Amino acid sequence: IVHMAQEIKDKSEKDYQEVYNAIAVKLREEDEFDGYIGYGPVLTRLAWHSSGTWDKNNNTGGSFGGTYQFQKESNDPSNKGLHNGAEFLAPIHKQFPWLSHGDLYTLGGVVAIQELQGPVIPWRPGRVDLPEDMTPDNGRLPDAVYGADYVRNFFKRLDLNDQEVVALMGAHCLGRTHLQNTGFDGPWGAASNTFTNEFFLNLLNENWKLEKNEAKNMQWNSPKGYMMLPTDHALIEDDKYMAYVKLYATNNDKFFEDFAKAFKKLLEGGITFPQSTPTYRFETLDSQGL
Ligand code: HEM
Ligand SMILES: CCN(CC)c1nc(N)c2ccccc2n1
Repeated sequence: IVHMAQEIKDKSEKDYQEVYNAIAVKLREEDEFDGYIGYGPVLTRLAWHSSGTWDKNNNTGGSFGGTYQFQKESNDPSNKGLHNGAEFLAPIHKQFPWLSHGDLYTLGGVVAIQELQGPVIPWRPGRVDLPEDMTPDNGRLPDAVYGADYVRNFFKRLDLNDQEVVALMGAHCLGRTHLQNTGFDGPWGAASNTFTNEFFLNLLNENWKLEKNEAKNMQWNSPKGYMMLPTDHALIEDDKYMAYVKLYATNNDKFFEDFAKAFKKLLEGGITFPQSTPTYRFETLDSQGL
């Protein structure tokens, strides 16, 4: 299967910046969601989950077709809680009906990262909605209970290497786990809605203890109230991953640079873009003085 992005001839950078700004203003205004964490983290996870169904071996799934809009995908147990992100974006789709669902879900993640003071994520439009029968089966997203070998093997399907995997996992600086969504809990106290390299600093500096949580799942907890999923902790159990954890803990610019590249690659997996498709680097609200 080839997913050729369509050339959007009648929309300019200004049109897409207008969509960016509509999402960003709504994000700024609706700050009370999830105990004042806001919608940034769940929008980031929605962009990742709508892209993370891709299988490079047969080019099925991925962000192109916007199939998260169909219940077969949105009801995947792996997607519990993400309806909050989809409901947040629904009015944006009404306001800009010319934007495909695939472009909407991925753009939501770009706005979230940039408005939470993360790096600029270059983004290309042209995803085309596919019919419901093209929705990938459930079970393509990763479980949190396994170790480094599982993580490495899982991300091979998405064509992502060790460095890209560690950079991407840095997005766990945002938001939190919710017991009723995934059976994991925490961090306790202030979850974060600012994009930083804190995840890597915590991995290296905290005193981790493996404990069974209230849902009978094992997770790593620290006396300061932080937590790590088993797949998070795996990054300091494996020498190759550990090297990148140390790099990103000590070099925030490098983390931002590598995250931006890897997140773009994740959001574009399986898509062939025409040479004429522009790459947009959006301005944040702050940089526009808005
Ligand atoms: C081995 C790979 C991964 C596993 C097993 C995993 C697992 C999880 C789990 C269990 C949660 C808690 C969800 C909830 O309870 O509401 C979560 C949240 C989150 N994940 Fe991941 N994740 C992975 C990779 C990623 C990647 C690659 C990104 C983005 C680049 C990402 C971004 C997020 C964000 C932003 C949240 C917070 C969502 C919120 O606060 O509602 N994760 N992840
Ligand atoms: C870096 C500590 N935080 C946020 C304050 C954190 N840590 C995590 N390990 C984590 C894992 C999945 C989802 C969100 C997460 N958030």
